[in-house]
Formats: sequence, C-alpha cells, structure tokens
Amino acid sequence: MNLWALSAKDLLRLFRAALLGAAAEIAALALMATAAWLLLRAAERPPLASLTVAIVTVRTLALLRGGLRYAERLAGHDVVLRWLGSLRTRVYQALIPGNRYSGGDLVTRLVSDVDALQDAVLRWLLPAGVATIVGTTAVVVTALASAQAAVALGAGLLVAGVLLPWLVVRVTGAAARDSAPNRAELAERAVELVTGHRELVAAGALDEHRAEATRVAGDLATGERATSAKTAPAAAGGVLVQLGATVAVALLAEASVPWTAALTLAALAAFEVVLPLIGAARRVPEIRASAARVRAVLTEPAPPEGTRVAATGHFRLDGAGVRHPGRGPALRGVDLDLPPGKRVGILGPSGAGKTTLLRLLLGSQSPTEGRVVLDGHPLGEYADLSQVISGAEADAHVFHTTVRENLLLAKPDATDEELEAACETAGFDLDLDRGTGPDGEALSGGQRQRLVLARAVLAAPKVLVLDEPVEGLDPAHGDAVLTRVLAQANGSVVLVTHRPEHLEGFDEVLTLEDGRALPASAADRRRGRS
Ligand SMILES: Nc1ncnc2c1ncn2[C@@H]1O[C@H](COP(=O)(O)OP(=O)(O)OP(=O)(O)O)[C@@H](O)[C@H]1O
Repeated sequence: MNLWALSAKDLLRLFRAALLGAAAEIAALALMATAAWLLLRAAERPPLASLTVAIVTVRTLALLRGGLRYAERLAGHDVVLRWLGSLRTRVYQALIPGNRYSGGDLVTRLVSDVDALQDAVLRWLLPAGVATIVGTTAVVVTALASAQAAVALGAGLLVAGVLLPWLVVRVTGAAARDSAPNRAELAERAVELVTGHRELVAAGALDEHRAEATRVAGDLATGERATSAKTAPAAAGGVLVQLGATVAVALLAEASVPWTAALTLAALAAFEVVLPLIGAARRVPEIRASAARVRAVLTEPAPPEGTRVAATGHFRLDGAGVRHPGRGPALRGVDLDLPPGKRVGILGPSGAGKTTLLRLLLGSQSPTEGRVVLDGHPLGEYADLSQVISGAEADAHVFHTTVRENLLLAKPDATDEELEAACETAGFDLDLDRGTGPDGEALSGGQRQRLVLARAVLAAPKVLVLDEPVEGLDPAHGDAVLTRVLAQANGSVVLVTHRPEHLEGFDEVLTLEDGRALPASAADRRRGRS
C-alpha cells in the first residue's frame, strides 16, 4: 500500500504550497537584490525619478514577502493536516483487526511515527521543493549576467543543498543504528520507573533504578554530542560554501557595480533557503524509520474477517497447544469437548496453562498446534465470538467511567433493574453512578473482581468462562458469590480455580500440569495431595 496515498487534489495543494513558498523566497531574494541595487545606484546621485520604480519595488516586495510566507504556511499546513488526518485513520483501521500491537508500541505507531511523517513533508519535502525552485531561479537570473558566475553559484548550491545534507544523513543514520539499543533500554526503564514507581519506592530500589536510567540517558547524550561534533562541520561547511560562492559571483559577474551588488546579495539570499536542509537532514534517519514502521502497519495483511454466526456454541479442542516464541510450550496436546450445557472445571498449579486454555476458547490466542473449533469450524471464521463466549477473565479491563457504563458494555439495552440484579448475584453493592477511575483504580481489588463478574453475569453468553473469579474475596463470601453466579448460568461453564470444592457437580474436571492434561488417575492422586 502506498504510504503517502496523496490524492490528486492534495498533490495540487502541495504544489501550490511549494509555489507560494518559492514565490515568498524569490520575493525576499529580489528584495535584497533591489535594495542593494538601489543603495549603490543612489550613491551615484542620479535624478530621483530614475529611482522611483526601484523604491516602489522594494516596498512591494517587502509586503509580498510577508504575505506570501503567510499564504505558504497556511497552504502547507492545510495539505499536511488533511493528509495526516486521513493517514491516522488508515493506521488506526489497520491496527484494529487482530489486535496486532499493544501498549507503547501502539502509541508509538499511532502518534510519534505519524507525527514524524508530518515533519517529512513540512521540514523536508516542501523546503526541498522551495529550495530547488529558488536555487534554479537564482542560477538562471545570474546566467543572464555571467555564465561563469552562474556555474559557481549552481555548484555552491548543489554542494550546500545536496552533498552536505547527504553526508549528514549518512553520519546520523549510522549513529541512530548504534544508539538504537540504548534508546530501547531507556524507553523500557522510563516505563518501569513510572508504572512500577510505588513498588520501587517500597523495595527501596528507586534510586538504583533511577541511576541506571540516568546512566543510559548519559550514554545517549554522549552519543548525541559525538554525532553533533561530526555533523557540525557540515553546517559550518555550508556557510563557507555560501561565502565562497557569493564572493565568486561578485568577482565573476560581468555587470555594473549596482547589478553586481544585486546579484551578489541575491546569491547570498538563495543560500539562506538551501542551508536549513543541512540541519533538517539530521532527522531523516528517524523519519525513515517511522515511515518504515507506518508502512509495515499499512501493508501487513489484516487477518480475514469472519462472517459465520455460531449455531449451538459447541466448542472442541483437538490436540490443541500453544508455544510462545522462544519459550517452552505453554499448552500441549489438550483435548476437550464442550457441548452446550456442559460444565468443565480446570485445575492446576500456577503456570500450568489454565489461562492459555481459556484464551484458546475465547479466540484471543491461536493454537500453534492442533485445532480449536466451534460447531466444527475454526474460530477465525466467526464474525463475533463474544456473542457466544465471554466471562470474567483474569485481566478483564475496567473502563474509566461509571459502574453503570461498565456494566452496559455487556448488555447495552439492560434496564437498571437488570443491572442491579446482576450486581446482587456477583455480590457487588456500589452505586451504579459511582466512578471507577482509570483502570478501575477507584475500586478495591475485590470490588473490581465482582464488577467484572456482574458484567459476565449480565452478558449471559452460551459459554461462560470464569478465571479464578473469587480468588481475592474472603472464602465464605467468595463461595456464596460463585454459587449464585453458577446457579444463574444457563449455558456451558468453564471455570478455572485452585479449589477443587468449587467444582462439585461439574461434568468434567481437567487437571493441567506443565501445559499437559493429566490422565484421570494422576489427576485424582494430585487432588488427593492438595
Ligand atoms: N504471552 C506469553 N509469552 C510467553 N509466555 C507466556 C505468555 N503467556 C503465558 N506464558 C507462559 O505460559 C505458561 C502458562 O501460562 P498461563 O498463564 O496459562 O498459566 P496459568 O496456569 O493460568 O497460571 P496462573 O495460575 O498463575 O494464572 C507459563 O509458563 C507462562 O509463563
């Protein structure tokens, strides 16, 4: 997919902005030249009338320069902001299916990378276009007076506008590659310092972590200084080239003194448009990396969207397993038949693969071996699995809004009576209008757990999935809540628990260990021990 995807209209707008920018710079250039001509011509004390045109021209050019610059900014930002808006929408739409990126990565791709592309247009594409038009105009006008002066000016502009920026891109590109590990480490440490601040303070490890982050930041700063030291000569070189080319124009121009002064100052002004490209070149490697990341999002094929609607809600796992990259298997060869109405309990020590099994059923994790099917078809073929299977997952999110809004997610048309009934079943007794805070932080751990349970009860799916739903509650209260929730469930239930007594009356109990389902005899022995 074309990253830029500029419509013909946008291209026209961009071209208009470049023309306006070039016109503004040419007006500035002509202003300098005319002013120089006027000063030197006036020194010759000609009749005032012969200077009138030049005086009016200076005033007009001064006004034009300001007006055109304003128009160029307006036109440039208009096209860039329009394009950014549509690019952000395309990136967002490409990110949604399959939940492919998360957390910091998502924010980086959606915000920083797209912003970097804005700089690509405003700080590179437009200025480079403007510099090309202005430079060419300056060379052509100089050529009218002297071919040699035009060659000297053209060569100087090429060195300052092409060769030196290219050198800067090479130096900063190599430096960016070298500093990439340090940047990643700094980002990681910064996130840890912010999200784990309380824990670090409690463990007395804050200073040590902060010192480590400061060390990495210091290494990065040293690298930056070294890069600056390497690129500074390019900036200085640009100014020297400007000086050299301007002196060459002054010496080589075969014209009267006022015209030579005009051409010399015009040459000087032409470099003012070109020289900023050397500084802007420092950001090119960063912009390239952002463009590559955005392109990756836009070109990565989205997983095909399913269209199937579940008929009965009969799940089956056939030899299903999951292996995360670089890790041992989280789940291996698990078989499970879950027809409508069946209740299955899942036991097993921490890390045995219980949550992984639930994720397979919920479709949030794809099997890396075996199959998971619903009514005989792979889960990916279904339009909306949450209509069939949902529940209280261990990491269920509580949204930063009210209790009511959090509950309505499960059943948007539920009445307050229904919401209250679900809350009663889950033992959740806070007001429906109570705010939940970011990430549910305004609730206690137990309240959050019961709110998630109430939401699961309200959804009343064909298959209710519960991942240690009452683990944090006091045992007597938790048992009562779970009994009420199970009594309400009409369809199948898959319950993960550490307490076998929760599974009384269940049709099947699957005991996992090291990602494998234990045979019944071994599972009984294990339960006897626990
Ligand atoms: N995203 C992941 N990347 C790598 N390994 C993972 C990932 N998720 C889980 N694992 C590993 O898979 C194994 C099973 O994890 P799982 O969360 O299913 O265990 P669990 O039985 O639910 O444990 P607990 O009772 O502590 O919640 C663990 O060894 C875990 O470290």
